[in-house]
Amino acid sequence: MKTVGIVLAGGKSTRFGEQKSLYEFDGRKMYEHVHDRLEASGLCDEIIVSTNKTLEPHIDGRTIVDDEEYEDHGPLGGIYAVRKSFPEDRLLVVSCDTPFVSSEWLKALHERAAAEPDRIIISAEGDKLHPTIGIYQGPGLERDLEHQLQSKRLSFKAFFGNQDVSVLDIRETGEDPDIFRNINYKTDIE
Ligand SMILES: Nc1nc2c(ncn2[C@@H]2O[C@H](COP(=O)(O)OP(=O)(O)OP(=O)(O)O)[C@@H](O)[C@H]2O)c(=O)[nH]1
Repeated sequence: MKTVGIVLAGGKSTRFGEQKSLYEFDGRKMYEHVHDRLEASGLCDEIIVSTNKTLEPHIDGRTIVDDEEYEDHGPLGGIYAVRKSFPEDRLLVVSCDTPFVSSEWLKALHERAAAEPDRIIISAEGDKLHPTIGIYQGPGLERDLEHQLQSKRLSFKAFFGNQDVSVLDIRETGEDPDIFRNINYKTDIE
């Protein structure tokens, strides 16, 4: 089974005020930072940037999947778009707005996913879930995502209601929770 890295880089960036996936800091665009992290982990056979028609022309030199079938359906729509091309594989998902995630953490998720191949594995810090740093896998995933998107209940919470999900809590490891830092507003960059 292959592991396919996914950089989630679509959406509206309403809170950020401009397309955050294209926002540059420390010399790299946000989606590039996450792409680099996935590459550095050494876990991915392929890495795909999941984005939309508007952003696609601004993403350089990467394999891109466009979420046109369920555009603006949020991160679940972005994962579904890639699942259609990789129906059998393990999808290692990281959103472009969590650019500090570490290789060690990605490896820990991957290890858990290998031990529990029919379950979705997501990150957490105590009660706070980070579903856009996780592994999506299992035989029913494509079908279940499509049902969820059709139902228009687009939150991860609603989706997880019908799924077998395992949570990897950073508090039970030696990792620093700062690796989950999430950029939603311009002030988060500071
Ligand atoms: N491919 C794809 N990615 C998405 C979509 N919506 C959100 N994302 C990505 O999923 C991650 C989490 O997105 P959010 O911060 O919840 O949503 P957002 O639209 O980016 O921002 P807000 O409008 O401020 O909520 C980010 O990395 C987004 O780039 C979508 O419809 N398609």
